Amino acid sequence: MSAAERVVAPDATALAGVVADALVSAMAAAQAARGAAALVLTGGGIGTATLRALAERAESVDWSTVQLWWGDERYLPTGDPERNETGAREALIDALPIDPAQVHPVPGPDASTSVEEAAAYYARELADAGSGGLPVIDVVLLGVGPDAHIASLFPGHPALADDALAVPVHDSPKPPPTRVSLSRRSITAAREVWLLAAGAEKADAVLLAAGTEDPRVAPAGSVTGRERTVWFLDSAAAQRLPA
Ligand SMILES: O=C(O)[C@H](O)[C@@H](O)[C@H](O)[C@H](O)COP(=O)(O)O
Repeated sequence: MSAAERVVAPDATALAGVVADALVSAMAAAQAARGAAALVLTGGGIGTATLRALAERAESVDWSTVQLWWGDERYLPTGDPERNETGAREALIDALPIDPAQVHPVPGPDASTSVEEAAAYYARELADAGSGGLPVIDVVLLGVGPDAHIASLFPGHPALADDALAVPVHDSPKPPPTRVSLSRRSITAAREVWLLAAGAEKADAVLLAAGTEDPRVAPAGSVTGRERTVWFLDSAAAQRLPA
């Protein structure tokens, strides 16, 4: 449990650069402390812009000991343009000197028989790479939706009650309807949780999440990192927060 910090950048482009700079430092700090770094990626607009900004700084990172995971995935075949993996590969991973074994996509319908099986596989992979049954993650990046969702954990959705490390999600209000998501249990096991929001259309969600820890109301307000929780906002997304 950690009290949330707030970083506000003037606009989305500046925000992506600020988060990318912070990621370069956080990965170096994790590598200095424990010889490795594990980063959980997010889909979405500001999440993908951040990965592009990180690609511009790729030479500042030692990728040989970085593990890349996803906070959620749309249950679509490998290579589908709507998959978060596809966006992350185009924005960042394809340009990196990284061993494919260090990149951990969520299986799609081409690599699993059901979304339940895909989630169970991902949960096992996270546990196997973790310690004491919980994943070892240095930073989880989470884009925040206009309804204060994070990953594929939506307000009031039954998947919120599933305690597995990765959970199947049906009937997502954001298309596509079938997804796999890290659970709150996995997310809150991370050393640092970073929530990203840009644009005026996120201002209500940011205000809502700042005022409640109830995951049924605002999943984004209900997650904290063990050591650090940071809200990275642009000024439009932060506009309704008290100064
Ligand atoms: O699969 C997805 O769509 C995401 O992982 C989702 O959780 C996203 O990060 C938020 O909806 C914010 O997305 P935007 O930044 O595009 O609004």
